[in-house]
Amino acid sequence: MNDTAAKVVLVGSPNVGKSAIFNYLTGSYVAVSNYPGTTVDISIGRLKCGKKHFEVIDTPGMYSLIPITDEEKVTRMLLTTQVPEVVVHVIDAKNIRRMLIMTLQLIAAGLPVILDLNIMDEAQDRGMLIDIKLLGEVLGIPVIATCAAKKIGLDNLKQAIANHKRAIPKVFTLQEEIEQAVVKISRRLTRHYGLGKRVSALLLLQGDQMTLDMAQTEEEWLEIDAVIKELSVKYKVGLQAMIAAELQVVTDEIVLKVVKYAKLRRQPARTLAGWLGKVTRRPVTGIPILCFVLYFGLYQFVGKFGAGYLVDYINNSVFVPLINPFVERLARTFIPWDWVNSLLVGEFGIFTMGFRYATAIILPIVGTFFLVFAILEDTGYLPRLAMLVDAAFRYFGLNGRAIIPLTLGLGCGTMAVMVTRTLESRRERLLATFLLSLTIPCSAQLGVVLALLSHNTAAVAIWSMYMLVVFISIGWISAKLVPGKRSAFYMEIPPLRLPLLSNVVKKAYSRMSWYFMEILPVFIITSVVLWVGDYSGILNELIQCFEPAMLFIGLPPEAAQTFLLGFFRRDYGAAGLYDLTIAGKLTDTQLVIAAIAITLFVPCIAQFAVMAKERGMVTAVTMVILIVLIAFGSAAFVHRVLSLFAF
Ligand SMILES: Nc1nc2c(ncn2[C@@H]2O[C@H](COP(=O)(O)OP(=O)(O)OP(=O)(O)O)[C@@H](O)[C@H]2O)c(=O)[nH]1
Ligand SMILES: [Mg+2]
Repeated sequence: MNDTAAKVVLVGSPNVGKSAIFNYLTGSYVAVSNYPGTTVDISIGRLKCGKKHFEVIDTPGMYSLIPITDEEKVTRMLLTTQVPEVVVHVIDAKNIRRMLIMTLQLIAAGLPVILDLNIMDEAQDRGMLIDIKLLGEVLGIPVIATCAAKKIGLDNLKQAIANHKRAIPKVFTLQEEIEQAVVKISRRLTRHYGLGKRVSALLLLQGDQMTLDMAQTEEEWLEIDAVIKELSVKYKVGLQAMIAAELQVVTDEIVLKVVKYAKLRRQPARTLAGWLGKVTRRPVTGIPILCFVLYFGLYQFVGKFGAGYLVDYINNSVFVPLINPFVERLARTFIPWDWVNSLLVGEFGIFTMGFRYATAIILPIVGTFFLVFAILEDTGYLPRLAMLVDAAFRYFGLNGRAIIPLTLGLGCGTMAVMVTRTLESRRERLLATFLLSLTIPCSAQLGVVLALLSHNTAAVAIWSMYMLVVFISIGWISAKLVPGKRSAFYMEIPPLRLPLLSNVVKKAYSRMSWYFMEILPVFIITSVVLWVGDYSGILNELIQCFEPAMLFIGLPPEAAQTFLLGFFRRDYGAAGLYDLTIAGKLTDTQLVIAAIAITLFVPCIAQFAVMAKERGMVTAVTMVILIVLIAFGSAAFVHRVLSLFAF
């Protein structure tokens, strides 16, 4: 990326359409979903306006300049360390009263702000009439109205970015006493805070940790601290709440000037969405709806259609009888060396095993999952699910927000561990990462397990009940063992929306190709490693070492290979399990045991790497050791119990 290109940073609260706008401006695709916290890291793209080149940066949403979660810190750091040419503050127009506060903060910070009133369609549906021109004059910055979902107004935004010129920022003053304290503090600030001195002083008064850390190294810190303390004793509600209320007063005055309301007739579509929105989050109706979604979305579509029908067709009717023999013939005709042949098309061949596992077994399952998940994300169901489970999640030391990484884990654990950044405390991120790595099967595992067990309803019931019990008990025990309290549940509930087909397809496709590009090299390397192991005899010895463990949990010795593979990638292990069953090597009881063990078994290498990066190596390794013990312990336990009942 060109470092000298002018930077355009898109900032704003979560779920206001920043990523949708980023995609339009740059022509690339980053995920757009109807829940707060979709973007957890920055994305960079290019924009060309006439002769000007820009580097556009999409950021994780943040509610205010004071970050709470890790992903909010990412945006704050970006604003203070980069020197943006333009900062586009994207807000949800219907929530202008709440969101304009941050616009004032950004202006006061001396940043070159353009205000984008997005989601104008919903504001208009509610009868809001916003005087854009007047708002621009009051704020002293360019204001643009857009509807990113329908691509309306985005070219105006492009023009505004291209023509933007820095102006002297307007100052919106607060109450006398606060202003005096701000002056006293900012006079004593000598370090480079990245934001203007006035805003830094205000942030200090509000207890912002990032500014505090720096201010404590100031020579006159004691004097600064005295000013803060002197002011805070005056306000019983606390300085932070006081300043927030003050900022709200200023914003309210502006909103009163620029927003008028038209009289509305009630719209039937809105009433239906409102009703559905309510019934999904009440336990009496919400739990049956959740069961309905899980049954049709996961069991029928991913399990039966994706992992059953599609895999069966692509693997057993296309790859095994047609493509594999063709490639084998090709290899044998043109490549005279036996060892190369076996490396490419042998039992562990790069093509016959690695490529086939990735394309014929894993991709259809992961693809169907991503499709269902994209639809769910775009409707706005997930935040409602978060509300529904919030009360139950308190027993696991989590709040309802954790449902988003946990359900995403049903797609890919690696992605999900990154999304735990949206959780507030270190403790919650730790607990969610552990539950994710232990109990949540990724879509590849889930699909294979459902497809293999689906002919026997009792087997599906035993497996799912067991997983639920492990989730609940391990969740409960870990919450007891890890000290700390759960944070309060706060999540904005967006309106239910009809998913846009183009976004659903693009998102599912982009995740599928990301996934495929990630797994293919690992699958190929795994095939090579296995081939070397097989050729040198090491694999056999390793498998032999693993065999007693297999017998201990009641599985045939051949299963050792599947578990070894699962170590490289969960999905590789799952695909191995599929192959074993097709070959008729497992009885129903053994299938249940294998399904339990492989679901609980260690996270794949990619997920482990993200765990180590996000939570630290020591934590990641400790988790893996615990997971291996629990997985084998569980499998052995189920083996003993099932043999008692002669299942
Ligand atoms: N009705 C309507 N929906 C919109 C508009 N712009 C975006 N959306 C929808 O709003 C939701 C959020 O969009 P995103 O682009 O993911 O929002 P974001 O600001 O990047 O959100 P985070 O990544 O969570 O911070 C998606 O469901 C979009 O389809 C709009 O102008 N009108
Ligand atoms: Mg986003």
